[in-house]
Amino acid sequence: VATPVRTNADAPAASHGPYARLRPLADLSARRLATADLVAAAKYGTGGPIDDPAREKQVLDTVARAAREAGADPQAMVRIFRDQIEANKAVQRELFRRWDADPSSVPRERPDLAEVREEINRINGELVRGIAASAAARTAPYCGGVLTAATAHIRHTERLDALDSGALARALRSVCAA
Ligand SMILES: O=C(O)C(=O)C[C@]1(C(=O)O)C=C[C@@H](O)C=C1
Repeated sequence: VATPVRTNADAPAASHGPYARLRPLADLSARRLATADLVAAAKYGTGGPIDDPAREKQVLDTVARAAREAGADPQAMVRIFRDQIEANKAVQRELFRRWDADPSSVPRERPDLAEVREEINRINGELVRGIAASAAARTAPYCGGVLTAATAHIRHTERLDALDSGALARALRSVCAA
């Protein structure tokens, strides 16, 4: 008698397991990080600073409020988003440096910063939900290992370069609670 093939669909636990809980946080962080190229291109040559403390406060206030509404820890939420912002700025700074050094590499199109921020807002909302839904996985001892595996997978499938790989690790630094 043939043994039926087991697929993930047969295993209800799979959709709630640690990898399934943590992988979206890495995916969303990579998506958020990809906006850094657009933000940098929107600002470069305009005199607009990479650091925008008012916008950062708005982002952090919004995610703290959303955390409270979702019954999640607002402090942990803010900590994770501070890292997301730091990672974004690290990419922007490096791109500015490269564009200063080689003006022929400056993007020809200047994206609309307000539109890029709308995209960032959407990702922030998804990230808040993912973070709120992953409290158990984030506080478990296996969190770091699982997150590293998820990150390695993304690095490979998305062919992230050294800049983006390093920034992704930076973005995820506080995801696993001590
Ligand atoms: O919105 C911007 O201006 C960004 O550069 C993005 C971002 C963020 O990661 O959310 C990063 C740095 C700024 O200080 C504010 C916000």
